[in-house]
Amino acid sequence: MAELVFFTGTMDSGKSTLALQMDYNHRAGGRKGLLFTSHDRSGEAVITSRLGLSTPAIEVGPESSFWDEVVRRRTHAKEVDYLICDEAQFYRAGQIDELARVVDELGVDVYAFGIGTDFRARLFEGSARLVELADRVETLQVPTLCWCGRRATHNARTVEGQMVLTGEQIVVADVTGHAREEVAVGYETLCRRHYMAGRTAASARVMGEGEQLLPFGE
Ligand SMILES: Nc1ncnc2c1ncn2[C@@H]1O[C@H](COP(=O)(O)OP(=O)(O)O)[C@@H](O)[C@H]1O
Ligand SMILES: Cc1cn([C@H]2C[C@H](O)[C@@H](COP(=O)(O)O)O2)c(=O)[nH]c1=O
Repeated sequence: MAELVFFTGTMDSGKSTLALQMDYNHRAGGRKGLLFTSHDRSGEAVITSRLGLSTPAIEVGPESSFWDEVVRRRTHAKEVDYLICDEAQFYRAGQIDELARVVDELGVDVYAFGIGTDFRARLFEGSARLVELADRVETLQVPTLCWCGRRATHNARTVEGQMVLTGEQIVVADVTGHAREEVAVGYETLCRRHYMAGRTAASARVMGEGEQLLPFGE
């Protein structure tokens, strides 16, 4: 039975790596798949992992149709057994509906990968629809850490190291290395309490040691 699975986690939690591993394993098993992405950090029409892997993919725009793409290929006698859909948070709700239809009516497995919430801690349109429709939602297993050592759960946007809450929802940029580089616009993964307090690694550095580290169990 084909399924729609949403793999989610913070930025830098290994989603694109897992996407490319899934593709590799399914291909090695003799299955035929299509890879999709949208606004990858490295440019258009490619899935890149920070571990150094990179594979061409079909760029998804607001008008892209997964249904048409799969039907067109099948009409030309091309097999399509599964879809790998990276950066799925950027897809439109209607495109996620199409992915569900591809699973249910064409028997194609769909593996979608993306962050859940934006820098304001609001669900992205694509992620919200995936949570509503997926057969399974799986959280990436290797946690990213907040500067305090807790599991990071939120994606903060930073400007010169300081957290910001205004701006466009989509701004393609990277996590700031070891949370020590204060590049102009970047992202930093934080635990909820430091996200809610707006406290990034850079802002914590200017505070006293005792104030920075909250005791465990607090
Ligand atoms: N130099 C490295 N050595 C070991 N692991 C690394 C290295 N660089 C990145 N990683 C791993 O890759 C993960 C990021 O993978 P990636 O697929 O790019 O994340 P995502 O797509 O979720 O943003 C990091 O959480 C880390 O586990
Ligand atoms: C939180 C947040 C992120 N983005 C962008 C930044 C990156 O280009 C991608 C996430 O990529 P990753 O592979 O998961 O690291 O999303 C954004 O545009 N808006 C946001 O609020």
